Amino acid sequence: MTQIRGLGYLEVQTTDIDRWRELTVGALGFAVGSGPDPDALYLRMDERRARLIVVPGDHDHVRAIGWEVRDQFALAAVGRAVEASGVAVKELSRDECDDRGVEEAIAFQDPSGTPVEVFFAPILDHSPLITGQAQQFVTGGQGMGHVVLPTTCPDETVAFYCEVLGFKPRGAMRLGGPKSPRRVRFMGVNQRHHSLAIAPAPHGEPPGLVHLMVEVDTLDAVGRALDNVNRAGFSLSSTLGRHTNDKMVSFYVRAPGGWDIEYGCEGMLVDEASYTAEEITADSYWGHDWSGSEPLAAFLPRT
Ligand SMILES: Cc1ccc(O)c(O)c1CC[C@@H]1C(=O)CC[C@]2(C)C(=O)CC[C@@H]12
Ligand SMILES: [Fe+2]
Repeated sequence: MTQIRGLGYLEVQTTDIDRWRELTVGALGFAVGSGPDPDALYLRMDERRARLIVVPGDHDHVRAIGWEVRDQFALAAVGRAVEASGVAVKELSRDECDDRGVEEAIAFQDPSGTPVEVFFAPILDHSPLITGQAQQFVTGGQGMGHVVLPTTCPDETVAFYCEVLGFKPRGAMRLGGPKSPRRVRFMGVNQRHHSLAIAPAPHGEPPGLVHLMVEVDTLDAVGRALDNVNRAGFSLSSTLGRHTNDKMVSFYVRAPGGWDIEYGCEGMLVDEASYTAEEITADSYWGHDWSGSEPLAAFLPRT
């Protein structure tokens, strides 16, 4: 039933595209890609034309979270399943597909109101990929990385991703102590431990995102990126640490707009044949000190 193969792309809107460029290209070593909008920032991580698309606008929010399927037949099947669940589905226009660098895509909202897209056939860019730390991003069969989404209706949202879109639960962590019923729930669609997590939050929008995680191939690249973000004056939301569920060593940096980019390495590969869902009782074996974090926009009182 799992038609979705991985996180394909993320498109965000920002009021401060120059600072986004300093963070992503200058500090984290994304490569500059290409696309039709001369004002947008297209960021490459691999042979795709763009994985992260940053568009200038009058407020900061997530415009699209793009999930990839194998082909046009899988896309049609996902569209039918979403419609059968009672959610309206729209086909993206030629221009919208061109902006994202894909052959075809559909768009709909998840129960939390997050703008979701499903696509097939990313357009490739075969020119050499020159990244800032000479690092390689870990993508391929594991997709672009993972996103954590804030929600005021976690049960409904988790059910939608698992029962309609075919995500697999990959464990949980309680928020607010061992007796609390509130949980962050992790879900996967490939060997990456989680491609998606759903976090209960006071409200969902804007900006509509808790964090985006991208993975690189060496600890040295993570360390150099950490030096760069500190040198460039970005706010560290969490120090370096190793997670207990996906074993990733990562830090979190605050992007302009009120969400974080998690930048890590050494994520584990899940063997779906033997995996069973776990409940972790600490987010990390060591590190990940969140005490210096600026509050997440999704967790602030609505003004
Ligand atoms: C616990 C965990 C495991 C693997 C991850 O990739 C990962 O991001 C997390 C942390 C999830 C979560 C978060 O992103 C926002 C701030 C949260 C809610 C905390 O305060 C602890 C767990 C954190
Ligand atoms: Fe994460």
